[in-house]
Amino acid sequence: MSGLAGVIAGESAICTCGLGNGLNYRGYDIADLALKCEFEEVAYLLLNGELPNKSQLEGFRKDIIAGRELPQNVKDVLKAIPATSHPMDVMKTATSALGCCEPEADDFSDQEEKIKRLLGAFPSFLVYWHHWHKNGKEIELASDETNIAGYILERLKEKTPEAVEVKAMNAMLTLYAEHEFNASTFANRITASTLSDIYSCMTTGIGTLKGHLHGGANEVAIKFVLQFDNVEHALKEVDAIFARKEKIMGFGHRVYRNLDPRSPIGFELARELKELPTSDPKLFDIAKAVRDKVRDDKGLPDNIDFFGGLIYHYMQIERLYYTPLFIMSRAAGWAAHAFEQRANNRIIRPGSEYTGPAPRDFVPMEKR
Ligand SMILES: CC(=O)SCCNC(=O)CCNC(=O)[C@H](O)C(C)(C)COP(=O)(O)OP(=O)(O)OC[C@H]1O[C@@H](n2cnc3c(N)ncnc32)[C@H](O)[C@@H]1OP(=O)(O)O
Ligand SMILES: O=C([O-])CC(=O)C(=O)O
Repeated sequence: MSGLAGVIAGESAICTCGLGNGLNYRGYDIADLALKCEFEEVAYLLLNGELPNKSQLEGFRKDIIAGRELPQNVKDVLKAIPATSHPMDVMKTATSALGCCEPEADDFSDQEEKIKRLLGAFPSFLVYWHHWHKNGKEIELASDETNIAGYILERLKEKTPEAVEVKAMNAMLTLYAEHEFNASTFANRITASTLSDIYSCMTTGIGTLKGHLHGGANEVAIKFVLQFDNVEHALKEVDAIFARKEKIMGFGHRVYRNLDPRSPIGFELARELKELPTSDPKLFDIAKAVRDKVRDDKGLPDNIDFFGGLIYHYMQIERLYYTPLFIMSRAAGWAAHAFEQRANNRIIRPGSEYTGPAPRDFVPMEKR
């Protein structure tokens, strides 16, 4: 089956794309989680199977905050990585470096501690590297912001974020946190199935997420929207792209053929953010017109990455940081899957259908 489409590759109790309104984490509808919870509650749910009560959430949050500070060795690695590096490569390398400094126990007895450490450290990797290379200064990693959403925005931009931005960031972290056997989660799960360590699971996930057919679609989608100064121009280009039989990033999905249930939530968040004084509302109109045209002409729904890109643009976040933000969220899903795999493990090793040459005689060097 090409691309393993339609293949059931294993069992999981974490998430389903297809029940209820279309996307549930541990049985809870994504719309409730995205708009009524902090991301920390959702990460706890994914990792532990139940929503936290107040004291469980406070303990979880405290541990994540404690994970923000980085070892000097990791800071040195971040300083040494060139300013021109792709931020996804920065995240992958910093994750590896942290794994060298603070390896996971061989028996995985500290796996819960390690993922809380990583949820705290991922935003720090990006803000530390960003400020060192872009602003020539060493940023303080401590902050009064108590949740991950506020922390990312405040440390990156060094100003108190607007409430609407924190709301949207929280929701985006939740919308991106988990998605069953998507490519990066499945890759991370394969790594877990070899009994490798959690940092290796994470770097596997990061490398797989980077591609434009997966997490990297959001940075291409916004680049597409930004090139137009009016709706007519954008719609003409959509026709031209279809005539060339090319794809528009941020559309289509392996599982959702009619609607990505995350998209209407992202659409409403973008609508709210376009009211910020720094936002260009015309971009929202262009994105909406493109969405409608692609859906009407091709029957292709927008996926979360289409309006996701616009949301981060309205927050004035650099385009190449959108997929690193995805890591900060999906890490919770990756870890939940790695732990689930470890709890009932058999190495993942499918077969392949051989299409190569039939057995033949070896040809010695002098006869080739
Ligand atoms: C968080 C996420 O990772 S969400 C996904 C983010 N990725 C993107 O937005 C990249 C753009 N989209 C795509 O490339 C694909 O839709 C994928 C990778 C998401 C899914 O791939 P598949 O399930 O293999 O779908 P497939 O490529 O077979 O598409 C089915 C048909 O729709 C077309 N199609 C799919 N996506 C698009 C698109 N974005 N633009 C134009 N046409 C598309 C395909 O060309 C194909 O047409 P055909 O039947 O005439 O050949
Ligand atoms: O499920 C997929 O194939 C891609 C996706 O939407 C995700 O990982 O969030």
